[in-house]
Amino acid sequence: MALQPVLVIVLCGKRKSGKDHVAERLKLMLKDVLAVLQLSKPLKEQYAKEHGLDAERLLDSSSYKETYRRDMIRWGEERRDRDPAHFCRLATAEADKPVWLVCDARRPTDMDYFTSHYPTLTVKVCASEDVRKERGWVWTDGVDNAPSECALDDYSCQMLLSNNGDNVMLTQQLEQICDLAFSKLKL
Ligand SMILES: Nc1ncnc2c1ncn2[C@@H]1O[C@H](COP(=O)(O)OP(=O)(O)OP(=O)(O)O)[C@@H](O)[C@H]1O
Ligand SMILES: C[C@@](O)(CCOP(=O)(O)O)CC(=O)O
Repeated sequence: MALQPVLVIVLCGKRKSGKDHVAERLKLMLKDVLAVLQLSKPLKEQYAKEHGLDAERLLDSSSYKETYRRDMIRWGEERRDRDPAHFCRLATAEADKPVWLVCDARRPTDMDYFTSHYPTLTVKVCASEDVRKERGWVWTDGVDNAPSECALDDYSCQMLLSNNGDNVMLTQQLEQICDLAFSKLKL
């Protein structure tokens, strides 16, 4: 049974904007109070099971997952159409820390789930196309123009986090998030 969180930090952002990097940095700063959760984890596990694939390899950052990305997106869309909260519930079921970081929100229904159930800070991780390209992003039809990449384009997050390579600026923004988390923990 999951512990009721004092704060859920929900990250969204384009591919290679740096969501995982931000999550790793926050994990170092918030240490034992933070549970890092991925909505794509139960999605990939279930997809792998139904399709006879290796879930671990879908979860790492190798090119293996890219082979299946388009079909995983389609498969995930079908599931979410039937039950928009399905992967949100699964991803948080075992969370046992007081602060949660959901590092891959992709749709307004993901945001709605967390903002309606918990105290939430929604954060859009932003990086320019040039910077994302330097990090290996290549525009892909069926991926970069699909809802899983674009559905939150017009969604207003509470914080826009700039991650264009300026480490001092990134650290300041991460400290703001940590300050909020620590203030909630003290209440
Ligand atoms: N501020 C940063 N400083 C140094 N490296 C960074 C920074 N932000 C991102 N990176 C690097 O850029 C690459 C892409 O970042 P990351 O995997 O965090 O993006 P993402 O948004 O999670 O991508 P995807 O949605 O495709 O999984 C990684 O190799 C990561 O280490
Ligand atoms: C299938 C999907 O979960 C892949 C996410 O992969 P990743 O976060 O880029 O490792 C995207 C989606 O939810 O539509």
